[in-house]
Amino acid sequence: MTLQVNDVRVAFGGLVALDGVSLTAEPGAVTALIGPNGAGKTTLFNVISGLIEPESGSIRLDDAELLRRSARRRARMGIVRSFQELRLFGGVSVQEQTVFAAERTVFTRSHHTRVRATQILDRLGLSGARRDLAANLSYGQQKAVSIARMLAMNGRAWLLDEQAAGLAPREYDLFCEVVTEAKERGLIILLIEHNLQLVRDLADVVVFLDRGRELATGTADEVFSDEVVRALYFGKRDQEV
Ligand SMILES: Nc1ncnc2c1ncn2[C@@H]1O[C@H](COP(=O)(O)OP(=O)(O)OP(=O)(O)O)[C@@H](O)[C@H]1O
Repeated sequence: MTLQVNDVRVAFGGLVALDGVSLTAEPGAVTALIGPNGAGKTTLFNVISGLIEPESGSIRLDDAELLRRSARRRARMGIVRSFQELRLFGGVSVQEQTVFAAERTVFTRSHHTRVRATQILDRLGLSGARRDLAANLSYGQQKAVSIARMLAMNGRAWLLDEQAAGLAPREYDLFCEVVTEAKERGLIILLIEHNLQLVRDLADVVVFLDRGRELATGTADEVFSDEVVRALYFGKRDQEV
């Protein structure tokens, strides 16, 4: 099972946000998308998850073409994502929204779903906050709820949009552990990250985007030492990572 993005083009009026982007994300691997602001990273997640239809190209999960299927249908096929702005239900308890996430995807309403939600919340250190409303949690806890919802949806591919940003050290370590566990279970993991240390620690493959184009793909070492990437992304700072 692979996720294949092939020659995807998206334009917003005159602005070409994705200009023929292709990439392959393998199961059991973390693929990191990096690039300057406005490179098209979130737009690519929106295309994969079904919030934007591209002008051309294809997105395949194994043999299935995802384009022209609804976002909900894609979620049921196993594409689950987080949002930079999280999009939790602020007025719903942590436990309930984890259960809802499972029910929305797998359409079961069972004791098993509740037990599974409890296990997931334990894993994410949220058991003490089970009955709290998401709106009352700390930022780091809200991010953990967003991951809990993704785990509950039991997907095959995760799209993580800057999930590690703003986490305290313990929350950050837990995030890395949960992503590594998901990778070991054979999930496809795509993540957008500006934290290049995290990219170095977690990513098996790094894809560098700039102004809608894929300019480099390889290991973190390969991409971070690429001359074009250094010139466009690290600039004169010559940042060491
Ligand atoms: N709905 C939209 N309408 C018009 N322009 C858009 C829309 N969404 C994104 N863009 C533009 O498309 C380009 C790519 O944006 P995108 O959010 O995908 O970049 P990004 O790489 O995710 O950036 P960041 O790292 O800042 O999140 C930007 O120039 C952005 O302003």
